[in-house]
Amino acid sequence: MTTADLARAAADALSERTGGAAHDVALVMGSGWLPAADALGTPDHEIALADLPGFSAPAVAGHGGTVRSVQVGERRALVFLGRTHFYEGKGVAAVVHGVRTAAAAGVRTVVLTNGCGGLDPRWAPGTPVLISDHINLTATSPIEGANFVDLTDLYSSRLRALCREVDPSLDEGVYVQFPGPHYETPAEIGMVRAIGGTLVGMSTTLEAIAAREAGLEVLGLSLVTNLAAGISGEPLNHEEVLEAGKAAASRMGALLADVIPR
Ligand SMILES: Nc1nc2[nH]c(I)nc2c(=O)[nH]1
Repeated sequence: MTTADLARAAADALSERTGGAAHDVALVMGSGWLPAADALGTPDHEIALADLPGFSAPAVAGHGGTVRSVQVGERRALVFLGRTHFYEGKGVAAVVHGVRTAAAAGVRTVVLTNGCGGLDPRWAPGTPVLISDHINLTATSPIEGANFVDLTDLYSSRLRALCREVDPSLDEGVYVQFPGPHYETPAEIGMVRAIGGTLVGMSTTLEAIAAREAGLEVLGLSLVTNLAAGISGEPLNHEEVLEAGKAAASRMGALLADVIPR
């Protein structure tokens, strides 16, 4: 079964479970973003991803692992709680299966959120940053074959302007995806700075490329949950990182609830 066939099968299964509802937008809620999903409203349907073709159970039990169908203003949203990370070793196709399923289900826009490290000391833990562009350091691509997809304006300037209408204080950053699961060394963060990156994470870029290949408009939103390695001089602690994300994510839920219906 090709990746497209699997996405079609998953979209058909979703349609069956949501009464054939037409969805306009998909959101992928990353680490620490689960509380933001609740701000989007009560779902009409919530389906375990493991029940859908091509998806697996969440890497960490209890951390997401479902997809919601929820009405947000005039739009109907597919909200993926959690994602498959590249570092799980399930392959790139598994990492981007959610985005491809959403595209097969007919959505035109995808919002990719993540928790990440920040290189700008002004961005305290809990600061949301719009992704203006990315640097993919995974040395791979979800695209197979001689399909030379253009990635200019990959992170829609139109959607970023819309977000800034809602919250003019939003900064922008260049997101760098490392394979992970280890964090960066201070020397690697020095390299990121030298190549123009300001956010570091372990997700998002491969999903964004697959979204563009599928013709979707992409909005990327990072939640800085820690200062990148070597900036604060403190070691990175994943639990603190998730705590900071949770505290800020409900504010981000309000932003998403304002932007999605537009
Ligand atoms: N690569 C990378 N990923 C992250 N995810 C989170 I939350 N914080 C970080 C970080 O500092 N570096």
